[in-house]
Amino acid sequence: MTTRDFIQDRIDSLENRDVLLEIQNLKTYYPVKGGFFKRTVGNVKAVDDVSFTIRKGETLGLVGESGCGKSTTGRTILRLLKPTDGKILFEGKDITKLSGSKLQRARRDFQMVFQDPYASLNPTQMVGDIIAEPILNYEKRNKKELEKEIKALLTRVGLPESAYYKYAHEFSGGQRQRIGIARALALHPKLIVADEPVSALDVSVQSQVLNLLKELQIEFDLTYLFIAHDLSVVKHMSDRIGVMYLGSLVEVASNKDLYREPLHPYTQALISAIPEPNTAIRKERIVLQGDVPSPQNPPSGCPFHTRCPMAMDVCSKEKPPLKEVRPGHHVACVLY
Ligand SMILES: Nc1ncnc2c1ncn2[C@@H]1O[C@H](COP(=O)(O)OP(=O)(O)OP(=O)(O)O)[C@@H](O)[C@H]1O
Repeated sequence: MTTRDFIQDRIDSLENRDVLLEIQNLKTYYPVKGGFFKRTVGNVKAVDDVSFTIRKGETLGLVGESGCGKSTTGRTILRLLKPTDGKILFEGKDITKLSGSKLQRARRDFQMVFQDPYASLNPTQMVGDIIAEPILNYEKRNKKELEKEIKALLTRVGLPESAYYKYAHEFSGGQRQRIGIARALALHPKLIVADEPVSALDVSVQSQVLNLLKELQIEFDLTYLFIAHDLSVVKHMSDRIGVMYLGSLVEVASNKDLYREPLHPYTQALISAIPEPNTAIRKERIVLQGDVPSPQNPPSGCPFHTRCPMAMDVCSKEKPPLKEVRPGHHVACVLY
């Protein structure tokens, strides 16, 4: 089977699968406190009306510049943050307002892989105990059986069984991320939010960790929300990609369509900035003017209009909705 056939096969099989996660009009605002009484004087609109779905077994990449709201989206979906508004449906069930033991039960199915594996691993615990912790939060287990299971998990992520008895500081960055992945897998979750999982690693080990995540996805039928600012990393990993700008999704398309024919001027600018080794197809680089506005005081209308090379009068008046302009290709721009 050629790579192209493999990709087409994957697209066809994913299209027939159920939706695992549906996000409807999600908003997450951080209150800004000020004055002597520390009252709320404003909000950072980190996620401002975002909607998307992810099918079982699929990887949705979320890309955009630093501060556009990617991590806040991921953390809100995992209910590590409380959404300000909107809905999160997991396997059709509304988990937006779950709390206490109901939220704890639901959380079993979704896990996070963090950017900085070292900061997320307890330095005083043995690796075996770090991985056992999420399991023991949910189940009483026989110690010997659990140890066997964790050693099998360590081997599966490419670490020796002896890693069980060591501490996080004894490992390299790539190995620590493998420990973080083993911990995320320990409860056999359905959804993994991977937030910049390789951006702290040396380039030489990035692709090993990315390939491991891909293999594990097929083996354990995992669904990924894959967050990154690096477009080539997202391209390598994702079936579909969502492009975020200032708290909003401006374009969502299949991997192939997004890179072959980006529609939103912001996506076009991002893609034009990717270094292209093949000079024959080098595209003209679109340079954006000015800085990203503050999410505390976003511009009216289209959030991108202040930097858009194609902005028109109407763009400052109305925020264009994300709409499907070609099969499976959604864009929020008045040009379409
Ligand atoms: N705890 C917080 N309190 C107030 N503002 C916050 C908080 N966390 C994030 N923000 C702000 O919310 C906005 C979105 O941040 P977020 O981390 O979600 O973006 P991001 O796209 O993941 O960026 P990065 O890649 O740098 O992590 C930014 O303006 C950020 O400064």
